[in-house]
Amino acid sequence: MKPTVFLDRDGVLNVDTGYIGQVDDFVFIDGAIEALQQLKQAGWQLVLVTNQSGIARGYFSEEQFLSLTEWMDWSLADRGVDLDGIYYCPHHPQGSVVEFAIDCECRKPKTGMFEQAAKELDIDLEQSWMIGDKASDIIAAANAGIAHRVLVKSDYDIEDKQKALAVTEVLSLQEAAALILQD
Ligand SMILES: O=P(O)(O)OC[C@@H](O)[C@H]1O[C@@H](OP(=O)(O)O)[C@@H](O)[C@@H](O)[C@@H]1O
Ligand SMILES: [Mg+2]
Ligand SMILES: [Zn+2]
Repeated sequence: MKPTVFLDRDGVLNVDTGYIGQVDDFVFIDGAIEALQQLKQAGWQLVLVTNQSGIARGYFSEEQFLSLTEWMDWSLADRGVDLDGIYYCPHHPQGSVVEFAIDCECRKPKTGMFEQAAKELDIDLEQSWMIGDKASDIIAAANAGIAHRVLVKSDYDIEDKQKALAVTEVLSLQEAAALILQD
């Protein structure tokens, strides 16, 4: 079983300006790619888990999301970062696109994406880390049995009780990677 670093996308890898569905709006956060390079070089498996309710809300299509994802994946691979898995939730219970307007099991804080990844990629969840910027990231990881949970500071409101589920709060993915590498 492999220990893994689970990564949230918006607000951790790229600037979260809200429901990003195209390449023109996708901006990598300074230092994020370098942080992934360090983790990869140290042998960590990297898996992205992202809520993309913009699909259910009709802000962008699943095809648009997939083409942005392909671009992102190649941009990272070009810099020596091969992601080992990308999992996304296109759903939202109040979505306007009927096909995706469901109360699913994969939207964080639910654990569906983590469980699917664990099964498909033979992941040791207890030895794994989650890096996210919302309470839902940290709650999902806690419920999935991921021992190490790091909150990246953002403008989102997070209650103290939820913050307490994280081992620590950092300012960036770079800081989170440093923490993981010194563990
Ligand atoms: O951070 P990850 O999981 O990678 O992706 C989050 C995004 O899908 C979007 O999630 C939305 O939340 P709701 O899905 O509307 O609750 C909003 O916060 C958007 O600003 C944000 O871009
Ligand atoms: Mg996020
Ligand atoms: Zn879902």
